[in-house]
Amino acid sequence: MIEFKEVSLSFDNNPILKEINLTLSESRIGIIGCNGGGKSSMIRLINALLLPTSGEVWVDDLLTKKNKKQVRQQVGFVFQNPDNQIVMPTVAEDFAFGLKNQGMDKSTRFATTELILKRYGLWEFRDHPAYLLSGGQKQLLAIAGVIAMQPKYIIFDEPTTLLDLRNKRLIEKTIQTLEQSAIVVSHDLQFLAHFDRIIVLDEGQVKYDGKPKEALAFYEALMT
Ligand SMILES: Nc1ncnc2c1ncn2[C@@H]1O[C@H](COP(=O)(O)OP(=O)(O)OP(=O)(O)O)[C@@H](O)[C@H]1O
Repeated sequence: MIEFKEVSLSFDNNPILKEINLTLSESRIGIIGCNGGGKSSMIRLINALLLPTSGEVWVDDLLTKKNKKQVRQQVGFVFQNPDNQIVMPTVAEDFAFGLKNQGMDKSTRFATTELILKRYGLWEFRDHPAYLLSGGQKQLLAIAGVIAMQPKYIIFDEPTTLLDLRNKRLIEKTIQTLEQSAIVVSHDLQFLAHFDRIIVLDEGQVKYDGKPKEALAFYEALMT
């Protein structure tokens, strides 16, 4: 369970999030809202990429400001821009980087790399420089790498914006069938329509929090 307790966040005294109180326990939670409304900032608080200016963020019994490392083991993060996530020269090395850090032995690592890169259509590119992949392929690589590390929660920041329709469907299906709880920032109303809960964030505040049908109608009205 993830909890926001009276969480506020400011950059240079500029309030971005204002006294957010949330308990997140559903399996699929979508976050939607206007550009600049604070969505990316909010999800970055969950894996301690950002810390609150005031208030507390908890991941189970871990307080983010005191347990950054453990929190990041529990919470995987897929960035909007996959270039932020490429750390190794080749596709296979980049994929296996997190597994190596987790201490997985070489033969299991090789087997896992083959299995998952094949699943995502990336196996034929295993020895290619990761930075030369297309935007969509980089996004697939980033998502595959985080999923392979099996964190308890996975946060996705607009995961399908760079993808063509086939890959978009692949990623949407992957997110829908994850064992882990997923929190997804997206502007794709159709995708979020199947989620358990939608939070509408605007001007740093939760403006609606509920089932997709009502939340998405609220969001559409907010945008007109
Ligand atoms: N590191 C930072 N320093 C200063 N201001 C920041 C920083 N990060 C975000 N902001 C500001 O915080 C506000 C909220 O940004 P955020 O990225 O959280 O919004 P968002 O809802 O995810 O937007 P979008 O839908 O456009 O991605 C914006 O005005 C942004 O300029």
